[in-house]
Amino acid sequence: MSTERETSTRNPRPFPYELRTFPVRLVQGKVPDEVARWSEAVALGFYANAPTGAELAKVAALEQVDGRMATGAYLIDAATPAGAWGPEYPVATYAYHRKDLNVGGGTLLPVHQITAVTVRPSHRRRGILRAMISTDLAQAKAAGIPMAALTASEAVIYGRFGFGAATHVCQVEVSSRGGIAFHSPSAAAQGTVEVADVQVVHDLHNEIFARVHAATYGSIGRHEMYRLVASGQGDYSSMEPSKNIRAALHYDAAGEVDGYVTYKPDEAATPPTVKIVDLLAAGEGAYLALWNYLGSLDLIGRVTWDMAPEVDPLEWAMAAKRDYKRTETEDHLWLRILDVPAALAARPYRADGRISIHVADPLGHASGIFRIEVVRGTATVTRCPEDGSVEAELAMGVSELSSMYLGAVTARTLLAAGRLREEKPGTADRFDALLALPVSAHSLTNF
Ligand SMILES: CC(=O)SCCNC(=O)CCNC(=O)[C@H](O)C(C)(C)COP(=O)(O)OP(=O)(O)OC[C@H]1O[C@@H](n2cnc3c(N)ncnc32)[C@H](O)[C@@H]1OP(=O)(O)O
Repeated sequence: MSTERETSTRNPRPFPYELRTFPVRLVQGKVPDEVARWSEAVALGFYANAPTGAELAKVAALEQVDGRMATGAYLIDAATPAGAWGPEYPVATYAYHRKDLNVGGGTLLPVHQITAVTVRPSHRRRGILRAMISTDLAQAKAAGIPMAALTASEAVIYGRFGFGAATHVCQVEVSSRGGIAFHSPSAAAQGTVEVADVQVVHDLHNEIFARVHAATYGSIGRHEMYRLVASGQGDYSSMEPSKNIRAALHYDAAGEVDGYVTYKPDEAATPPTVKIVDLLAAGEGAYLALWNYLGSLDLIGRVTWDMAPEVDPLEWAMAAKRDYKRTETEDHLWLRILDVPAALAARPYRADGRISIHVADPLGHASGIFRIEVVRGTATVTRCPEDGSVEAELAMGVSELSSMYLGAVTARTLLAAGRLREEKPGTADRFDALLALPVSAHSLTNF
């Protein structure tokens, strides 16, 4: 059980690596060699094309705006065989930038976003990831950041470092031949939708995302590259604009753009299908109106999206509910509380109450007994002495607390799963009553 988890014993084999951290940026208009080699190592790890020359300079300039910091693990005192990448190439990569997370009640919590984690196949399982993430989380904690986040390539890697799955996204297929019939046609026809150049989406992206982010529980900040990805102007492996992405904008009653969808044909699919690249709806009515537009695409029988929320108003707006098919639900945002009092005090509560919890953290940052007292929806969270004077009523790991933070799972479910322990009967339900919010968290950001 995770509350009994211990820091694993480090492999006694020598660790012939040095971790070096540097900003991703241009120096006198050029990409520094260490950034170029680091990017090539990232591309190796993700089986992607490595951007070079002007493309790499564009990526670095965008990441400079994000304040992205890169870490590489470099071989020290070890020769590399002739012909192989030399020690100036990192054998492992890691990066972070800092944005914020919408934790409800209009609060945006600073968050440390981890990405670009790769370890060269020939250096795997020697503790490099453990060294990089332990060092980095300790530095983020020391810098006063209360929460770390990532999106995981595999679900088995990050729990041991205190991360827990905190939001999910769904892949959906919506049958659209003949249009989507809505229970309330007027609800799906608010404002107007019109076709636009994708460049307009590129230019408006940050403004519209800021509105969506501020209004969406569970939303995490987007990095600068996103406006290019959303508008088909480039991504990490190519800055070549895509020719087959189309855009439609939603205008509110005052004629202001308050949402957009970008989409492209999925050429291999039958029936003829378009795939949503990005959909942001900031204004009331924009979401259904954009789906109404997608449903009206002639010659198209299906629309797919791989970032749909778990609770999707579209499913309930459609007259033929079964024309909305959820084909996959996957964990998306993984959170890792670094500072329990700061994180728990930041989010809103709908019920008042008091509870004491014990949190176990394999890396120590969130360990302890904490008393949570909620009065009129605001929590005061106090670290308690661990001298036996305060008895915790519920014991859990930081991974479990991080999964409950935005409501991805309840304490009752984790109790049934053997992942938390009631020291006092009925406390799991009391904790759930305290944490419950009427909305489901959803993040529209891949990073
Ligand atoms: C946030 C992101 O960027 S997600 C993308 C992650 N990157 C990838 O998936 C790219 C391909 N994979 C890799 O590069 C590597 O295999 C990594 C990064 C996943 C792991 O790196 P390594 O240096 O081999 O991990 P390390 O040796 O530090 O292992 C740390 C622990 O995680 C475990 N672990 C690491 N990878 C895996 C895995 N894929 N499955 C199960 N356990 C794993 C190890 O067993 C070890 O456990 P322990 O310390 O509790 O005994």
